[in-house]
Amino acid sequence: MTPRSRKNAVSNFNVMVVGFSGVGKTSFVRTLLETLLLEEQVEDTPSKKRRDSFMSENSSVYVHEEQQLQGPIEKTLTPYTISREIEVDRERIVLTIIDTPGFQQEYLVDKQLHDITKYIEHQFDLTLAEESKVKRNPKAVDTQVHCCLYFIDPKKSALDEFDIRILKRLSNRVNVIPIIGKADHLTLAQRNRLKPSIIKDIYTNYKIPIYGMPDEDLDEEDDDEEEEEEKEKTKAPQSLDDFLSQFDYEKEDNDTQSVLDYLRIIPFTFISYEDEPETGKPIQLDNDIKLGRDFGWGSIDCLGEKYSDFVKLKHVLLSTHRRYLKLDTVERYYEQYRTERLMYKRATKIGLPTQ
Ligand SMILES: Nc1nc2c(ncn2[C@@H]2O[C@H](COP(=O)(O)OP(=O)(O)OP(=O)(O)O)[C@@H](O)[C@H]2O)c(=O)[nH]1
Repeated sequence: MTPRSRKNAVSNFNVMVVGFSGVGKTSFVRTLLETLLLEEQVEDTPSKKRRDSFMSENSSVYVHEEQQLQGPIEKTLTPYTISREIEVDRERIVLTIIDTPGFQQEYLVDKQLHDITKYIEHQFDLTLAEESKVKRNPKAVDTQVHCCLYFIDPKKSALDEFDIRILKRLSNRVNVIPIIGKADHLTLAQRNRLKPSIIKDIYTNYKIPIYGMPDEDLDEEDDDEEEEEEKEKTKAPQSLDDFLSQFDYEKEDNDTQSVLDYLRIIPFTFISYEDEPETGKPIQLDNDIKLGRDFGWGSIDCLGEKYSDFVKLKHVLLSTHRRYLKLDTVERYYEQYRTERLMYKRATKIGLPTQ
């Protein structure tokens, strides 16, 4: 690659939002796009809006223009993607967000989940097809879903059986990061109870391999089984806090520190801004607070770190963890899918029963 082409290289970063209906997914997409727009205005850089129609190959997914996300918020009935070209850490990225219809009736959860995983797998199939071409397209776009934000309803006091089922299924195909939507519904005490309860279910009770969760098997590959069992009994941390307490943060390298920072925050809380009904523009509290929410008895800055983890989440997604999320997608999820496909093909060829 010449220095010139590297300079002009644009990489893709694709984030999906999933969760029950009404937990604030579309509002999150709007908030994220609005903060990117505000940043552009501060930096006084020319608009880098760019629509990217790569997802349209999947006919059931629409490609939205940004204007389509303005106006009164409506229920998402069909999945759509929206893309914007941004610059992060001097790198140009096409950020694509895939918004999905919320889960509704419980009996439909499995059907909707099936559609979402099929969509993710379809992107792997596109990569597989590209890789098996004799002459690969150097301009092929990376459509894989690098991260899935799973929105949890703040009214629940813990994950329910559906959340657990969804998280397990999704974590088998994509990097999942849990988010508590509409966090203004929680008092500080409720938030401080809900976060550890969700982590306890994910880490201790159900061992769901969401993004960043420690993989205890990796270090013990060479040990024989008995030794491994013995070690696990004595060593496996009982909680994520126990796991984190094994590290001396100051002595760790930057990569480890950023994983530890991430593990200490999850699940991220999020509060979306509201539009002024009269103007249709975001509620602005003063010159510094551009994305607010007004309750009548008071108002809050939706980006304020006192109320919400949005700023940290945005930094994790677009800056500190983007590279790891992309690497994990290829090395962990795509490779696993590819192996499964090859095994399936081989099994069908020699007539073995497939599942
Ligand atoms: N109080 C509060 N309300 C919110 C927040 N985010 C969204 N809402 C409101 O909740 C309702 C649903 O928000 P959406 O963003 O459409 O939720 P969704 O998860 O995309 O819903 P579906 O499209 O049905 O999947 C809207 O009336 C929003 O204004 C929030 O952070 N706090």
